[in-house]
Amino acid sequence: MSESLRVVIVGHGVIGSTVAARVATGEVVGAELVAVVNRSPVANPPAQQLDLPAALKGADLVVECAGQPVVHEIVDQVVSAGVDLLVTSVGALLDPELSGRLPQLGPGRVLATHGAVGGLDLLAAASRGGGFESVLMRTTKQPGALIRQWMEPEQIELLRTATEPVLVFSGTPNEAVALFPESLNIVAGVATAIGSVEPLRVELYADPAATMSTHRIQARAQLGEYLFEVRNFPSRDNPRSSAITPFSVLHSISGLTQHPPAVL
Ligand SMILES: NC(=O)C1=CN([C@@H]2O[C@H](COP(=O)(O)OP(=O)(O)OC[C@H]3O[C@@H](n4cnc5c(N)ncnc54)[C@H](O)[C@@H]3O)[C@@H](O)[C@H]2O)C=CC1
Ligand SMILES: O=C([O-])CC(=O)C(=O)O
Repeated sequence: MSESLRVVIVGHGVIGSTVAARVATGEVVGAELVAVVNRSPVANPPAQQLDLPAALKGADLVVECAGQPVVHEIVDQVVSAGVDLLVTSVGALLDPELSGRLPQLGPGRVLATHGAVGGLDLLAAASRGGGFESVLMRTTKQPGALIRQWMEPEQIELLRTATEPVLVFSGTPNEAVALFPESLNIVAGVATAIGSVEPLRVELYADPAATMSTHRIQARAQLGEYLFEVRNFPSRDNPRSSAITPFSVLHSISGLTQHPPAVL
């Protein structure tokens, strides 16, 4: 690896453009932006816009900010080139085909950002110390951010006209990330931290009064009980995503430099 971490951002949308701009201006000590990769041309990119094969030649780290399907598209190409892949669309890592292959992939590493939630360090520690009896993750967002094409017209109408909180989904982590690929990647972050999908159940609520996106993680472990409630403002440009997310990705990049944050 060269002295500074050479970063390529894949996906120059709401999250990727903020991450790219801030890495380009040197905000992450020890990291430099060498290229952006995007499906369509980027006006005034903060570094050269390349296709992925060209970008990989000068990269130490690829940061995916493009959606779950793109993780599947690029993961083999990136890690087989010896480049690490930091995933924002973490839900892709729960896909049965990919999750089964993850331990064999390399020599580059597949890493996940904590994204719009926190507390994963403590959950990972509790997982080492005996594991979990149960983990319930309850997310609440604005109804408009949760409408999906696969929904029945009646469900869409219910979301459009709701006057009080509505339970939109209750189920397993795998179902959650497949049905809400742009809203519940955080579930995969929690599953990765606790090392299993088994104890984890997910509930998703639409609340017309919600001005913030709430993620509540309630875990009962052998070593203790943990309750984290995160209340994020939604991104102005994409109300599905929390505005904190690009800054979480920047924090994750920072942890991979030779000048990582002091709290481990
Ligand atoms: N882990 C977490 O907490 C969170 C994760 N996310 C994930 O981040 C993803 C990105 O979110 P946004 O930036 O808000 O979406 P966005 O729609 O604004 O940006 C996506 C960008 O990816 C580009 N893109 C699509 N396919 C591509 C391809 N094959 N190659 C290169 N570029 C491609 C698009 O042109 C677009 O510029 C979401 O889809 C979601 O999966 C979002 C919020 C929180
Ligand atoms: O930003 C959030 O609140 C969570 C999110 O969209 C995701 O995990 O995909």
